[in-house]
This record gives sequence, C-alpha cells and structure tokens, in this order.
Amino acid sequence: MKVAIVGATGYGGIELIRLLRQHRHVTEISVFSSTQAEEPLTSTYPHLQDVYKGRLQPIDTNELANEYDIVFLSAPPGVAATLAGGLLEGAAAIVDLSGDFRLKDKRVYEAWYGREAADTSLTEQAVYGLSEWNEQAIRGAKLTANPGCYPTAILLGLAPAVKRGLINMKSVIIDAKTGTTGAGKNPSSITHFSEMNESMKIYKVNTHKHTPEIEQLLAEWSPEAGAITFTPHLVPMSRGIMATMYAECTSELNAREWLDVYKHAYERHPFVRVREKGFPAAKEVYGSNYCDIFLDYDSRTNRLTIVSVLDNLVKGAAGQALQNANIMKGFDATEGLEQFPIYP
Ligand SMILES: NC(=O)C1=CN([C@@H]2O[C@H](COP(=O)(O)OP(=O)(O)OC[C@H]3O[C@@H](n4cnc5c(N)ncnc54)[C@H](OP(=O)(O)O)[C@@H]3O)[C@@H](O)[C@H]2O)C=CC1
Ligand SMILES: CC(=O)N[C@@H](CCC(=O)OP(=O)(O)O)C(=O)O
Repeated sequence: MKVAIVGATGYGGIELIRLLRQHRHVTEISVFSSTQAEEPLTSTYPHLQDVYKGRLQPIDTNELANEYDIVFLSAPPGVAATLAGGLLEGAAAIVDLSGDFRLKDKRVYEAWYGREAADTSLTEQAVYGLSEWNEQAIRGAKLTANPGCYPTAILLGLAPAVKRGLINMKSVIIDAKTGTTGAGKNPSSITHFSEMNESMKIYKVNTHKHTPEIEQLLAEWSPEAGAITFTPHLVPMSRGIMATMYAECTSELNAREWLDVYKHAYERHPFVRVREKGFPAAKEVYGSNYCDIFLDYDSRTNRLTIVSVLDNLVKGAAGQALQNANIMKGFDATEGLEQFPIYP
C-alpha cells in the first residue's frame, strides 16, 4: 500500500511515519509540504536520520489522488476543505486529521471555527472516524473525518453509559487536561515553557471547538442529549489527555455492575482497556494507541465519575487515523499499532 502524508513536518505527520513504519502492508511513505518542498524531512527532524530518507514534495492534488492508496491530511483547519474536492476525484482513500469534516452542520462549524466551512457535498461524504463506534460506516468510506483528541477520550468514556440511557444527560460535566503537543509544533504564549511549566492553565472555557463535536455525537446516541459543559486545561506534559466525566445516574447499578457494562461494551475492542481496578494515569498509555478507562459510582451522591486517558498524538490523532485507514482498506484494525506504552 502506498501512503502519502500532507503536513508531514507537523507533530501528527511525524507520528504517522513512526506508526506506518511498523505496518506490514505499507510499501511506500511519501511526505508532502506546503513550505519545505525538496528538503529532506531530517533537516526538520534529525531523530529520523537513517530511519526515514524521503524528501518533502510539493502538494500536487492530482498526484496525491491517483498515485496513492491512502492520503493522510494532517494540516491545520481549512486545508482539507480546500484539497478534498480534487482528491475525491481520484482513487485514493482520505483520512483527514483536522476538524474540517467532523461537523455536519455548516453553520455550527463556522460559528465555532470562525472560518468558512467545507462544501456541504464534501462533508456529506465524510464518515466520522470514532473507530470503535462507527466501524461499519468507516469500512466503506472514501473520506474519513478523524475525531478530535478530546472528543475521542470523552466519547469513548461516555458512550457505554449514554447509549444505554443510564445517565441523566443534562447532568454531564466534562473536565479535561492535555499536554502541549495538542497545540502542534508552533510555540505560542500558552505553550511557552516558562508559562506552562510548574503551572496549570484553564483555557477556552465554554468556547472550545470540540464542544459541538462532542454534542453532535451525544445527540446521535441519546434523544435526551443537549448542550454540555466541557472545560479544557493545559498541564505541563508533552503528550497525553485525561478526561474526567461526572454524571448523575438514572439506574440502580452498583460500582461492579457499572464496570461490567463498560467491560462488555469494549470486549471486542483491543485499543480500549477498561481497568479492573484503579483510575488510569496519562503516562500509562504514552506512545500507544490505547485509551484506558475506569469508573466509580458514588451511592452518596448518585454520581458516576468516569476517567479516560489517551495519548493525543496516537489514539487522539495519528493512531486512530491509521486504525481508520486499516478499517477502510480491510486490514486488521491493529496493523501497525501494536506498540505498547513507553513507561515510565
Ligand atoms: N496535535 C494533536 O494532538 C492533534 C492534532 N489534530 C489536528 O491534526 C492537524 C495537524 O496537527 P499537528 O500536526 O499537531 O499540527 P502542526 O502545526 O504540528 O503541523 C501542521 C502541518 O501542516 C502543514 N501546513 C500548514 N499550512 C498548510 C497548508 N496551507 N497546506 C498544506 N499543509 C500545511 C505544515 O507543514 P508544511 O509547512 O511543511 O506544509 C505543518 O507542519 C491539525 O488540523 C490538528 O488540529 C488532531 C488531533 C490531535
Ligand atoms: C493544548 C492545545 O491547544 N490543544 C488543542 C488540541 C485541539 C486539536 O488538536 O485540535 P483538533 O483535534 O480539533 O484537530 C486545543 O485545545 O485546541
């Protein structure tokens, strides 16, 4: 299988290379850049010396569409919206890591992203790539919209309870923490070491663009779903997300029965590990495609606390993108993704 990566000089792009190198059916990985064509990728990333010898190529939609089996778009919002029309004319399957095709309602995209939305005809062709819950649709897709990093952690954590109608949807509160690589490779005042180290910052309160993405999925899963409270924080780590979800229960389940609901929901899904005991730490999934989950029921408050952790660059971006490409192309979903976490 021949693979192309647009945005290979970014964090999502180099993570794709790391994973694709382990994939037994990938015969070629080509890398594309809008600013560094003809440069070897090692001039930006010396850690790839003797590992990846390819040079960056200029972006040519026709070549991408017709000479590759899979094209990963790992560029900022707006780029995929522009490229996808041309790409869809060729034979390549496309996995877009940005938010351009995740939201079905154009007005919602424009309100939360503050930019023009992609053509509705393109968005309509896109399948939302939450691998564990949308496998059937992904299997036949030509264009997959890879979910956001926070929505992946949050939706995997909430799905079993929401889909079975076991929580009061109006009571759901989501509190999440992430590391600096979530913001990509370009430094900013919020990710500057001296601002972020030994600190913790709340940001984009009630305005984060992942809010409507989470709400869109919850509304598909439950007629009771409405607006949610989602509060992100930046903490001093490079990779990782921890999402803590609180919800009031509408069932009579005890803590053990809750765990059984979750174990059952994910028993066929190797990348979602429901813990038997104890809440997971972000470090425990570092560098892997796992999302680890644990939950506890408090009979005093009748509330459930669900914690879900993942590596934002793997299960939150490149890993899930490869998992989706595998599903689209009929490979085993785990192909290229069997690395276990780097610990400690
Ligand atoms: N970082 C994360 O944890 C996650 C990121 N995402 C999404 O994945 C995408 C990539 O993120 P990330 O790798 O972190 O971002 P980076 O900022 O690290 O890299 C983005 C890359 O996009 C390329 N690019 C910029 N402008 C254009 C353009 N006009 N046309 C083509 N390519 C362009 C740049 O490469 P060059 O200059 O060489 O063209 C750049 O290296 C984003 O949409 C992001 O929101 C999704 C989930 C998680
Ligand atoms: C620290 C930081 O800024 N993180 C980013 C992560 C979002 C991201 O990566 O965007 P998509 O998943 O939608 O593409 C943020 O909160 O906006």
